[in-house]
Amino acid sequence: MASSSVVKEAKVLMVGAGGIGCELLKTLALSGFPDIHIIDMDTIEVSNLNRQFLFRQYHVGQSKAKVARDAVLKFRPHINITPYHANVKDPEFNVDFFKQFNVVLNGLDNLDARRHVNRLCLAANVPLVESGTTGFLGQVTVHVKGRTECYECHPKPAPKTYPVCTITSTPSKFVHCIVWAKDLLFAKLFGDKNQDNDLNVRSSDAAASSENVEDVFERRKDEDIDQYRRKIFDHVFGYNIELALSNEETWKNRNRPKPIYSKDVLSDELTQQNGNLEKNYASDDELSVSAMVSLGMKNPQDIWSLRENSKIFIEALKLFFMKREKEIGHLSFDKDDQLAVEFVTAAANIRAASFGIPLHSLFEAKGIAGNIVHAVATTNAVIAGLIVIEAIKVLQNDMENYRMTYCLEHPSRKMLLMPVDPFEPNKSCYVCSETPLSLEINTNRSKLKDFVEKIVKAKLGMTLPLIMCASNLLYEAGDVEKDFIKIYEANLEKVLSELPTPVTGGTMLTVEDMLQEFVCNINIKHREEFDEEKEPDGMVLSGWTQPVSAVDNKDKSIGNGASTSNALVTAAESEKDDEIAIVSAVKKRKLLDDSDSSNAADEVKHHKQLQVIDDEDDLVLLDGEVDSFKKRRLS
Ligand SMILES: Nc1ncnc2c1ncn2[C@@H]1O[C@H](COP(=O)(O)OP(=O)(O)OP(=O)(O)O)[C@@H](O)[C@H]1O
Ligand SMILES: [Zn+2]
Repeated sequence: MASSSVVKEAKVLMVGAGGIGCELLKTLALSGFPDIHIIDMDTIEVSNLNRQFLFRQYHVGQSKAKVARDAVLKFRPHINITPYHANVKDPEFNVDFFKQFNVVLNGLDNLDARRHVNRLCLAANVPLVESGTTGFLGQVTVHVKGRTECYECHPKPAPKTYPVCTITSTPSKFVHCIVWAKDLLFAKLFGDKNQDNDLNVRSSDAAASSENVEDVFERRKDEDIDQYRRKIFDHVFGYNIELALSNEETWKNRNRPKPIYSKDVLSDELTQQNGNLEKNYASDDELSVSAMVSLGMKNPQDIWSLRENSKIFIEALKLFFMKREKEIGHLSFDKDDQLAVEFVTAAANIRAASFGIPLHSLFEAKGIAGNIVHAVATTNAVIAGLIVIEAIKVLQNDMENYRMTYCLEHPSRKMLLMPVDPFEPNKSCYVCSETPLSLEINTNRSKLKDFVEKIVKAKLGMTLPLIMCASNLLYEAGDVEKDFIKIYEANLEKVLSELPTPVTGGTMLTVEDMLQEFVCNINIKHREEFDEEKEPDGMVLSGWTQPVSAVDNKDKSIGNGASTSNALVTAAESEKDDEIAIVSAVKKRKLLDDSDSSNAADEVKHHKQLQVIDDEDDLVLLDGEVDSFKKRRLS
């Protein structure tokens, strides 16, 4: 069928009306699509206006889906646009809802929602065109049930993590200093005091080893703030570095860091009363308290000297105690918290100076700490165009010509847009095939509650799960009748083996999400012991391909990605990380194809190894072997 006729008859669903979504809605409308439904749960923020061009300042606070509709109707008044200001995970968007569309187009920013839409599209048998961008990078992929891989056929790489020792003892890049300042120092000073925090710091003098040693980070009741902040400064930038230097082995092949004491960088007088607190008293808004303001420093793009960083550090510390004392003890780093960003920038820079690493501006530091890759409007526009091209092919059933397209930052073989043939479904994908998963668990000890939280919800991404053992219902989430709740609650507290039907090794559990119409079987294997460090969940799921991280890391709480300890990295941001990795996976896939491994399990193994090889910060993109990329045509 000609493209114009399929377009004229199409009814499409767009999920997400953000950066990609605005471009997509405009392109769909201008391409003649007559019936478009849009779901977006957000309202417009000022920070969206630079690229989400359907929105204006006076729309701030209003529904994205509704405003986007109104804006497009102004230049295409005769088309139907139906907005839903709602979460795509809401039960109203069930399989029947999805079935009314010819194609679904995603412009989302998080893994969770993408997985959900993937499952609904599979259940409703509606093709999905999936997309994502990160700065100059982007990709569009096509997912058609039974024909191409689904969104979950291959593991999504986890955000980057760093080995703990690099962060605590031997930083070599600025990002290591940021992670230290944010996840260790900031957390230690202002976050939960009881958390495990390996600050390369014995909290007090090495000599003092009794249990009641005083915690240097704790401010004593009568302790003068000037004394306290000087003590912290000297402890983390001076004493701890001296301590690290005393381990000669570490520095054999590395540059030795330089201890920095407050007296070296700040005069006494400065330490005692730098800054003009008055300037900060004018405002009651906690998030506007700023060390830069009190020190009269204005430009966030300036790279401050060591002395300036030291002044900011000392001033920010004081401001936290003078202006935001109530929050101390339960703060977590937030990239929109000015004072927190100032503190982290200064601390990271002082540490960088100590280790001979180039210093960075607050603007740059904020980007790194908040894991921000600045969005590029043009990338979104290019990606939106590609989505529409693929959508039209899908509507025409032109399978031979489906392409996944990667938008690259640097040309490869003079190409910035890299088309790749779609892959076949992964035969052992637990989402689009019926392959069971297997779970090693101590059936005498493990609780059903942990199983639901750690496996069913966290790993399998089910929102409203229901768990059956043969014909016995063991668990059901959501609106359950009162009497049932009691039974389930009782079950939750019982060990697996005490459930109505004993769950032991060899039992097959069926986990089902009614909303997603997604069923998966889990084969239970009893195991006595688990390695607490490597298997902290106390259960191991296999068959499910877990996100692969570039660097093997014992301590998951350290990282610039969506680390567990770290609420600040939103799903959206961590997801962006994963898109970068998807682009670099083009190369990996090529290698996979070269090896011509037909066995899916092998392929996953292979995939993992390759992920590990590529552990540089910089992306390795396609590098000129395009021709050798064997095409795997769809049959
Ligand atoms: N579960 C969901 N249901 C509905 N809409 C969603 C869901 N998850 C994400 N979205 C929407 O997807 C869009 C993604 O757009 P985009 O990546 O441009 O993010 P943004 O929030 O607009 O901007 P930024 O995150 O860069 O500040 C957002 O408008 C967001 O509301
Ligand atoms: Zn799949």
